Amino acid sequence: ITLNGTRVKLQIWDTAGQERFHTLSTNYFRGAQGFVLVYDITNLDSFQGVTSWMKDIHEKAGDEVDIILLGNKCDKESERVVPKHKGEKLAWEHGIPFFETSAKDNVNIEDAFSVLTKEILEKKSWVLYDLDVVDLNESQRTLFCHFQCAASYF
Ligand SMILES: Nc1nc2c(ncn2[C@@H]2O[C@H](COP(=O)(O)OP(=O)(O)OP(=O)(O)O)[C@@H](O)[C@H]2O)c(=O)[nH]1
Repeated sequence: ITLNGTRVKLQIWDTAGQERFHTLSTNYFRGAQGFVLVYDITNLDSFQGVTSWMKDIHEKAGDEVDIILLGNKCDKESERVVPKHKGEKLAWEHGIPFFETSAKDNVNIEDAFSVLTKEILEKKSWVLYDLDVVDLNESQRTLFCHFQCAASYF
């Protein structure tokens, strides 16, 4: 995606149904910088599962990762069982951004990924600003310059 003129490549791992049995391998969490937690506004169970997933993410990936909460299938208003304000409240309690989305109608999908990416880059740039550049090896220095460049756009 392009953020303020800077191209950012996202590597996105989607789960393949294992989440239904709560058997996600720790590989899904290890090294991940951001999480997109999605519930279905027509499915109460999926909403009620969010808190437990939030806990899992923090336990397995740490407290520093960025998370966004999405209430998907907002095109199915007539089948809605989770009011929008409940999603907003849950996200507010966890201090994370929230969007209602429709993957079907492409509502808020780009905005959601842009916000998550922006948060990840902002955090990265602050961490790297704290480092002494002189102590970095070549690839770390390249990464530092990349994020410095990205940060200057924000
Ligand atoms: N109406 C509507 N249907 C959707 C939307 N997003 C996904 N679906 C449908 O919901 C069903 C499940 O979608 P998936 O993307 O497979 O959901 P998932 O949770 O990733 O499922 P797994 O891959 O098994 O983990 C499919 O029939 C999709 O077409 C949406 O925004 N609106």
